[in-house]
Amino acid sequence: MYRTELIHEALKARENAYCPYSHYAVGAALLGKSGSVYRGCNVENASYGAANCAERTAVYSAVAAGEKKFVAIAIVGGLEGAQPPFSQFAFPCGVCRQVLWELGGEKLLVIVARDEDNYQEYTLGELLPEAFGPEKL
Ligand SMILES: O=c1ccn([C@H]2C[C@H](O)[C@@H](CO)O2)c(=O)[nH]1
Ligand SMILES: [Zn+2]
Repeated sequence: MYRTELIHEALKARENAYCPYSHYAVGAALLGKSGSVYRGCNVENASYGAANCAERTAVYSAVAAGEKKFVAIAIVGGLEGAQPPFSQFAFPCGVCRQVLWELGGEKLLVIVARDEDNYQEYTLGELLPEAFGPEKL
């Protein structure tokens, strides 16, 4: 079941989160059409607004590697030091939903997980209705 494997990758990615300001660690694993998986974690900054979310880190890593079509993303989040199962499902923020839309579109599968066995799934179309995307330009 690729969902479980993708959540596992997101949990590994979360271990690298750099979050000394919020102490909230997020991990993401993005499955590309090629079959490759790209990990991302949140990367904060002393200039707080320069922080990057885990989901966007994964997207930018994928694009940098040449991947231009996304199939699914798994996301996990919890306080730094906490272990799964986390207390909440980590839904992507609005900016990340928009960025995922660009190369994922409405069919992108978004898996939010508390651990490998406890997850919910949505399409990006459900999480970002009436999105503004490349086809509008
Ligand atoms: O979907 C989300 C929401 C928040 N964060 C990060 C940004 C920041 O580093 C910390 C607290 O907002 O969590 C993510 O990585 N993904
Ligand atoms: Zn975000």
